[in-house]
Amino acid sequence: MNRPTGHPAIPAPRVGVLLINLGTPDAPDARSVRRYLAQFLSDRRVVEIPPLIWQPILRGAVLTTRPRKSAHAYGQVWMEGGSPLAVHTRATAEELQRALGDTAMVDWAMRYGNPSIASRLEAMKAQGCDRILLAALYPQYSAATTATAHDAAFAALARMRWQPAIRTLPPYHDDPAYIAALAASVERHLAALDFTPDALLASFHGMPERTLHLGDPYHCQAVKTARLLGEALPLPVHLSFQSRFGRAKWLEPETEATLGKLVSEGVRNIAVLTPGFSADCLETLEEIALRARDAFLRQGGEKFAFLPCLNASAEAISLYHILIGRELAGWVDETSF
Ligand SMILES: C=CC1=C(C)c2cc3[nH]c(cc4nc(cc5[nH]c(cc1n2)c(C)c5CCC(=O)O)C(CCC(=O)O)=C4C)c(C)c3C=C
Ligand SMILES: [Fe+2]
Ligand SMILES: [Fe+2]
Repeated sequence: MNRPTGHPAIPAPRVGVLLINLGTPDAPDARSVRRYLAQFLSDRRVVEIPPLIWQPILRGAVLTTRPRKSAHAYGQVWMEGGSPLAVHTRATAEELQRALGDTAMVDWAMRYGNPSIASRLEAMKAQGCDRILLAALYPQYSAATTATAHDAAFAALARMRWQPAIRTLPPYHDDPAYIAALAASVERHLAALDFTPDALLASFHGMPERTLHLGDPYHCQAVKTARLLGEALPLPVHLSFQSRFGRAKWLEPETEATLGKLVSEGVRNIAVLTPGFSADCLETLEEIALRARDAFLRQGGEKFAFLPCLNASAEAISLYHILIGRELAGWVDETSF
């Protein structure tokens, strides 16, 4: 770039990328899970019931029973480095940092629990970042995930006198690079297992059906991801929604019911992937890889393969490199991408 002569060189901006995921307990015990669930389920973007009605239910029925049950489930999937969601999100940040080199500083944070979005934004600012891309790693946008992550970041910025400039990563549910990454990951895992299933099931986290009617694009974006994945692969791709919570009607078809229906239609060998999750977590490793597998086999299925999330794979890192590079245009020297 040519600068007018006689002017001092403009100091290079320090660009930061903050990868954000949902959050997870600090330990697989009831106390830690209770603390995490209390924060998560008090978010009015997540449970859209007036607090005067919801808080007594949460403090009563939910937080007295669920933490013990969920802690047991977390115990079944906990890793040496901690909760799978945190382990994979941290590894993704480290790999992406390696890929980006000096172009940008990469950090990671959780919407609920630790490390908090506020603490990492403060740390990035202290390290000189004056431009930060918030990259909430949800391919499909929802108010309960993407929007609330942004809310938390903006609440932290509201306490800063000198704010960094901010950008947010748009949803990437139909981005050709995301579909290609999913398809390549599916093919790689099936080849490693030497398995050709009769069908694939793409299981997405559910949401109350009401959110669809209120205009949340999550459902439509999930449907589009599954359709595009089906077009990219030589196998039929079915769609379902998992992790039902509470009494309201949730999006359908439900995952375990769908597995039963597929068996009744003659599907004996299935591979299940969870493309709405960027990182493996309780909902993929316990609910799908353990419980949905049992349900499929119990209902007459013969072979069930769980396909891991993109996590910190090579497919994931080249995907994020593309998506993030696009958002950093004008902030960094574009030839570095
Ligand atoms: C990927 C997108 C997600 C959407 C959409 C989502 C909506 C949503 N979730 C709940 C309630 C719970 N979710 C829980 C765990 C959980 N949820 C997501 C992602 C989405 N949630 C992830 C990545 C995780 C895993 C966290 C981990 O630690 O591994 C849980 C807690 C676990 C449990 O006790 O079962 C609850 C509760 C609602 C109500 C909701 C939509 C409004
Ligand atoms: Fe959830
Ligand atoms: Fe669950």
